[in-house]
Amino acid sequence: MHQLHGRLLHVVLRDLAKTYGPICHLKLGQISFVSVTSSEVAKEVLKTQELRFAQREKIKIFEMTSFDHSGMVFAPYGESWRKTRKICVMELFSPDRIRHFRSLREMEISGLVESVNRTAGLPFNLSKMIFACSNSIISKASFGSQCKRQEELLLAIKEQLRIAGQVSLPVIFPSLQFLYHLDGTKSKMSRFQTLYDDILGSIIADSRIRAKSRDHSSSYKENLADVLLMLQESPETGFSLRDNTIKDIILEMINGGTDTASSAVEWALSEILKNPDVMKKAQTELRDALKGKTILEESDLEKIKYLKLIIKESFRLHPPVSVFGRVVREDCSVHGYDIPKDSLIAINSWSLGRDPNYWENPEKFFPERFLGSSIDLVGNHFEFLPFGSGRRVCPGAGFALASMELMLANLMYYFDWKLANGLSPEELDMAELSGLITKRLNPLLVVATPHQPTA
Ligand code: HEM
Repeated sequence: MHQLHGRLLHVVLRDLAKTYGPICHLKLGQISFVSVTSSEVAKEVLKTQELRFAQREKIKIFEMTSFDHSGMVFAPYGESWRKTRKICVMELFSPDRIRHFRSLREMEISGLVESVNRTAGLPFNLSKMIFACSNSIISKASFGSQCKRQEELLLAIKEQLRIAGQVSLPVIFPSLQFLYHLDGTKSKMSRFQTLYDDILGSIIADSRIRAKSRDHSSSYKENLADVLLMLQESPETGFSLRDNTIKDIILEMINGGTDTASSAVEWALSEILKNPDVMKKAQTELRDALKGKTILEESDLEKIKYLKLIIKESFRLHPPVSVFGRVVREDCSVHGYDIPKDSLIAINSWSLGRDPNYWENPEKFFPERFLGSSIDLVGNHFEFLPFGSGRRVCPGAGFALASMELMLANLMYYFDWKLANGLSPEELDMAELSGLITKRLNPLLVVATPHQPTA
């Protein structure tokens, strides 16, 4: 426990693995905790014995604001999880739905370009702008633009994510839950739940009014809230979608998509700024291929290859979810070690991506390493797991990647970049902030110079 104090979990677990091996059992307070740091053990957990590990740990801080204890992220593996996941995969994350949100992404990202233009060559906080743009895309896809208190909602969600990422006493001693009452966490979460209830309640009410005013034969599916309300009315849905279930699902989508997607863009830009040759190559490819275009559209990116390699390489060094957790559903044995039921299994995606056993010169940012490689982003290679793997793999990967590519392409195409305050690329710090999502500790402060597209 003392080793965790003030240190990053993924680094502590990687260091322990150097002494104790790729599977390591720790007793963290009352929790049986198993750390996994090799691709062979990860494959056994996520593929060979997948069903035994297809459950996620419940996080008390999220349970406190749940309306129905429904949803997908923390649902036990079973029928209810399967049905909710099927709805989300079909209605929010299918290739068709991802295409449907194309104009939303293009609009929000052109707003980002305008904001950068307005900085007029002065230093500014790029991290803040990326977070605002990314969060706007995910919240508008979830419930449209009718939310008047969006800022308040996102602040509460960010604070909740921050608290949920802390390894505090009641986390490792579940019998000490009363500490949440004493330190004010419980009352803070109650306030957040009231806020979520007000905001999501009025989003659902508005969406219902808009649905009533439309022709009944039309299937209007502008955003996730519209879709869920339509399914609520449909006899074919096959399970009960109460308003509270809908609130839980929407909240989970915003939780899952807030911070993850934006920190992925932030890390990729940090590496681009730190590696001027990579920036030059990315800009040359974009500017040559899209010669003279004044408005970038998503379809333009089909021919762009190098940016995709940059994205993969950035996920290798900086997976936003550095460590993801599963819970074992029955006593079993992995890699020759007995693991008791209910143990928490932590897969260290960060250390896998930097392991010299799998990667040559692992600390070097070298996008070309993925050229011609079959290694994908969705968990078929167990040394590279930015979105997890198997039945519980991140369903939002396609959605996040579409925004990420378009955002990076726009920023590289329209602007030349340097670090603020005369900092050289080598001086840019890459320190990480500990939490559920691994973000930059310090914001990216930059100066942008507009580049005129020439035909
Ligand atoms: C760069 C962006 C993202 C990263 C790196 C990321 C990463 C992850 C990881 C590592 C997991 C655990 C997978 C496993 O256990 O195998 C996960 C699960 C999940 N993610 Fe993402 N995610 C991202 C974006 C999103 C977005 C945009 C959404 C929703 C809009 C989302 C929704 C979810 C949900 C609902 C789950 C739980 C799935 C389940 O348990 O069935 N994620 N994500």
